Amino acid sequence: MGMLVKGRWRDEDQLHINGHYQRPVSVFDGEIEGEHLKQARNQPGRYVLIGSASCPWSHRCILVRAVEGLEGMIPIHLAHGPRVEGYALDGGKEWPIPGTRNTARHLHQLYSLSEPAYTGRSTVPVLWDRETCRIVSNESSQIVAFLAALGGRGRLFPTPTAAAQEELQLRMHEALNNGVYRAGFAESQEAYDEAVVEVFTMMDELEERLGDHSFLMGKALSYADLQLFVTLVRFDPVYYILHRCCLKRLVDYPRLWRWARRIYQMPGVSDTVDWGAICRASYANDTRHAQPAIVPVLPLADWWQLP
Ligand SMILES: N[C@@H](CCC(=O)N[C@@H](CS)C(=O)NCC(=O)O)C(=O)O
Repeated sequence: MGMLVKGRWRDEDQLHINGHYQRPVSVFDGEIEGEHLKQARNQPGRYVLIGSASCPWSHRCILVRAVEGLEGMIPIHLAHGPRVEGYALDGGKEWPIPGTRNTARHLHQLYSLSEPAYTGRSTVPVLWDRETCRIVSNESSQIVAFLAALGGRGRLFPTPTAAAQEELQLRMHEALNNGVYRAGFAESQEAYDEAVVEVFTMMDELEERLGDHSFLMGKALSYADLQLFVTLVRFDPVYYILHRCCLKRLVDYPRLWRWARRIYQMPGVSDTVDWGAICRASYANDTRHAQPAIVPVLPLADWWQLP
């Protein structure tokens, strides 16, 4: 994949320690200051969400934007195209950088524009400020918190269950959302074994949990549901096959499968799921899996079947 070292692109990767995959840490990862919320309300269109339709961390932000109805306030750009120097912004073409007269081909150029001596990976999602021409954040959890606060309804993070929700989100993130990558990108049997056990232990726990809950935190949708959804929607087409998370499929878990369809059928949600982009990115664009760029057929699953 490659990364920036002191603002210059290098093709080498530094993603494994003893065979264990390490997800890149975000550098622009601080809490997004309240001042930005004020500006976002006063100047709709000032902050641009740059994501990728294939990336689950971007998908978290895209879903919160949709559920909170922020389309008029936060424009979105979906980076796409073959990854020559990491993510291409617009299929390899020059893309006009919001707020400047300049253009860029690669996502990493936005990073070095923000921080000329930037060292690190250039990841999506990114929240871009067109006034200061800088990345405000490249950490999905911070962008999600910002978007949810902008929505202002507190619906996705209800106060009474905030601590329990955060605890569940953290565990799901480690074991499942990131667990499927630790399994899929493992470079040793031991690293794979460890990750895949965590993935299915968490799937089993969530299946149980949905026995007496309609949603993960009870009767209403919360952000914990959206965080889980982005992984489960990719589970059978990508993680089951490509990442070797093949003990069971999503459709083998009756409650999780029913719950996933319920979320998919909520207004605005299915529009955020781009099956083609998800499969192309995983099977054809991501060169980490040594295999020919052949995109398999989607598994038979009727996501519109009533839950
Ligand atoms: N901490 C980041 C992680 C995001 C992330 O890992 N994004 C992946 C795409 S799914 C990426 O951009 N990878 C590019 C790379 O590793 O160079 C977040 O949650 O926002």
